[in-house]
Amino acid sequence: MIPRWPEGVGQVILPTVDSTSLEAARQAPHIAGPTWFLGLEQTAAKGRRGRAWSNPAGNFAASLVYRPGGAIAHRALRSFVASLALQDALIAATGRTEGLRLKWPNDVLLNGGKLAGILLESGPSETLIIGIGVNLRAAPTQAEVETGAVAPVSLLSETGTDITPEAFLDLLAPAFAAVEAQFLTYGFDAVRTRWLANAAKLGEPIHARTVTETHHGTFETVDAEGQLVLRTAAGQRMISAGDVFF
Ligand SMILES: O=C(O)CCCC[C@@H]1SC[C@@H]2NC(=O)N[C@@H]21
Repeated sequence: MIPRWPEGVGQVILPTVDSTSLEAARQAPHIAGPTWFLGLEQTAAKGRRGRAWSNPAGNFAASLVYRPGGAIAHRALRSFVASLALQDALIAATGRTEGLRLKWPNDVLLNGGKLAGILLESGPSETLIIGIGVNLRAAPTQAEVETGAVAPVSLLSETGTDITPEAFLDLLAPAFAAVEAQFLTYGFDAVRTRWLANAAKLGEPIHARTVTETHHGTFETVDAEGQLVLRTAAGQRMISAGDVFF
């Protein structure tokens, strides 16, 4: 049996906030246990790699802050935990599995477009902050995203499902707790296997961009450390941090 993780996860709903992840970091020293901060409006939402995150009204924006304990290297693996939890919550919201794919390291795609992004950060007092944005109602325009990036889509436009951020959190919070419990009980291998079964472009050619270089090759797998394994003309290359382009 999968243990519950843990009893009494907190929820704070903020009508407006600069960024739920910034608020989570401010509150981190005071939290008693895992706490979700849901922002109905964000005025300075952050994306990965220093980018801004566009947050149209009605979209989901929340950050989970908690103390995961364990090895530092295991913290980054929570992006896979969060991706699977998002997938489960989206299936629960729509009643359908079709079209959902997971893009390394931590995006959720729907019908080939970017539906959700995850921002993992270390917070104060040994906390981990997992910021999650889902285009529930509206997708940002292509002009608002990085050149070459996957086009954004919304859940409403792709599926007709209209769900409020509050209702989506009621699906996501228990979904995260369940996948986190699996991770803690069975380790990364179980999470990794399920993630790979739902991965976008596995076995296909991709471009992986790190801070300094872009590598082209075939997306072979994700290894036990969560690194992208790319088969390039120069041999196998492991990428621990970066962005993937198709
Ligand atoms: O670049 C990405 O794909 C990650 C985007 C993460 C956005 C979310 S919205 C809730 C949380 N608060 C933020 O300021 N960012 C994250």
